[in-house]
Amino acid sequence: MYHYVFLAAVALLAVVGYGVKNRRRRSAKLPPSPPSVPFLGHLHLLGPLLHRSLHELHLRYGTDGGLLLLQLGRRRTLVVSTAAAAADLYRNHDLAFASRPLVAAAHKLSYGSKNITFAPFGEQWRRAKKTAVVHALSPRRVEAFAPVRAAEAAALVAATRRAADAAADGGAVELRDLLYSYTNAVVTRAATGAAGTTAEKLKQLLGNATSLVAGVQADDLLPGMAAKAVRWATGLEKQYDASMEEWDKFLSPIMAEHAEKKKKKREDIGAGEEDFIDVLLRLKEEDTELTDTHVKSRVVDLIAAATETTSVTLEWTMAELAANPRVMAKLQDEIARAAGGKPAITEAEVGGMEYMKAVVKEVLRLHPPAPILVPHESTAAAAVQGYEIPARTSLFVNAWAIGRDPAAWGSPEEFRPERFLAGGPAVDFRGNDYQLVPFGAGRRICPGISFAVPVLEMALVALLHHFDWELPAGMRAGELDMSEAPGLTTPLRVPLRLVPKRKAPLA
Ligand code: HEM
Repeated sequence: MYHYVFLAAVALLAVVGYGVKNRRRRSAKLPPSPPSVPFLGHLHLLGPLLHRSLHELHLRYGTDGGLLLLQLGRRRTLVVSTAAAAADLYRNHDLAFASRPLVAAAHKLSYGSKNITFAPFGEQWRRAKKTAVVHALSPRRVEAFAPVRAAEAAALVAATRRAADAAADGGAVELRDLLYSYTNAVVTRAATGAAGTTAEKLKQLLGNATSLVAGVQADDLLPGMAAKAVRWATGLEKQYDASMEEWDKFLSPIMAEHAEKKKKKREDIGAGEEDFIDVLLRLKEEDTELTDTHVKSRVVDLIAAATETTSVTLEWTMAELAANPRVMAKLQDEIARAAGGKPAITEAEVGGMEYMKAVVKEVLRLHPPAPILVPHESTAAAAVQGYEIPARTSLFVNAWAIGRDPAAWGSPEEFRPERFLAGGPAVDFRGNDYQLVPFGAGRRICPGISFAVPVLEMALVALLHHFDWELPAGMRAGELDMSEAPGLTTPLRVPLRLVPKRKAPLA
């Protein structure tokens, strides 16, 4: 009972505070905004697929300048929905918007924001990101993981064959688990050196963390102490602690093994053999401010940021290919030409496949796995597209809506990889072309692009080189369910089932 009285008092304060803030806001030229209600602001206007709700609100209220200002509980939030607005934001105001809003769940589950993804903008984030870019995810290290990718792509093909042989339903195989196991194996081998045995445990750990971070949080609605009281009363704080204990149990023996290995081998570990933990432990020796907690936090960060984004993208790619047999045939043709009858294709050959690269771009345009990126927060006032945006405003960049912006893309809803080959200036997703931002852009851009791309490409090429893919019996291409499920990443709502047919000479 006490909690309810306390909550009601806090809610009242929040409403009064909100009204005062609203009155103050009216003097500046703010972006358009739908009508709001007290306390919730615009939260009640959002459905489970946030990127779609935000797109609908943009079409209804925010087409002028591509910006919308929402009040999501306590958080004033700027939504960017067009390529032109994204260009202004990233070119002129990236620094102002380079921080992250503090969300208790994310803070707690990242060992106090000691990772890269949830760290506020500042020296600690800068150093952590530099370490990732220069050491853990450098081109040299990505190159050194090539044998891991090749071995795991071969394992994916073998697992697909086994699944097809065991399948009853006309040979239809559910791809989701196969693809997750593949990306999980590549990422954990790169991060921890552990081969293959951790997939189930990690899936469970990541699943727990995701369910705790997703959705509206108490601190979206209530100020610090009141939000904490709600988390405590609802048992959430305990769940955070339990989740962190589980992560610790998982990571501590792996860390201890690495420290032992390091002691034995000292300087003998070559760059090719170093996983992310080796790299971070080596850097820890040189940097007294780096603790074991930092190392754990960053390893979890890299694994969490890499695994589901990559496997969700692979599932969407297979779905779009199955729904577009013309594109599937054209891509298989390119792969067959590059293979020249050989059973295995090298990464160098994969790297030269232009149509395949266009397919991946087209998938990421239509299905960015993190459709509104990761929320940013501004640390200074900024004038974006002629509107005044106060400091401490959260930011959602709707990469999903930007990929469908009719001012930037012809026939935006059509799956047509050729749009990336059509002779004009090449559009890429590395942060310079603001109409295609599945990895973000600017200071907070994903540091894992060069790691993710060959992981995606190797699996895709292997699956299309070794199998022809058919829809389950009786289904036509137009009947595939392409709807999305909500979450931190946005997978297909219904897991994709396809029939893999072994290609004769290679099987
Ligand atoms: C298809 C695969 C991937 C996609 C689509 C993707 C997308 C993203 C997006 C949208 C962000 C947020 C950008 C922003 O805040 O503006 C991000 C951040 C991040 N990603 Fe990725 N990512 C992928 C793979 C990876 C991989 C493989 C790694 C590491 C091995 C990685 C590590 C990170 C990290 C550490 C951040 C935080 C960066 C920061 O806050 O400064 N990601 N990624």
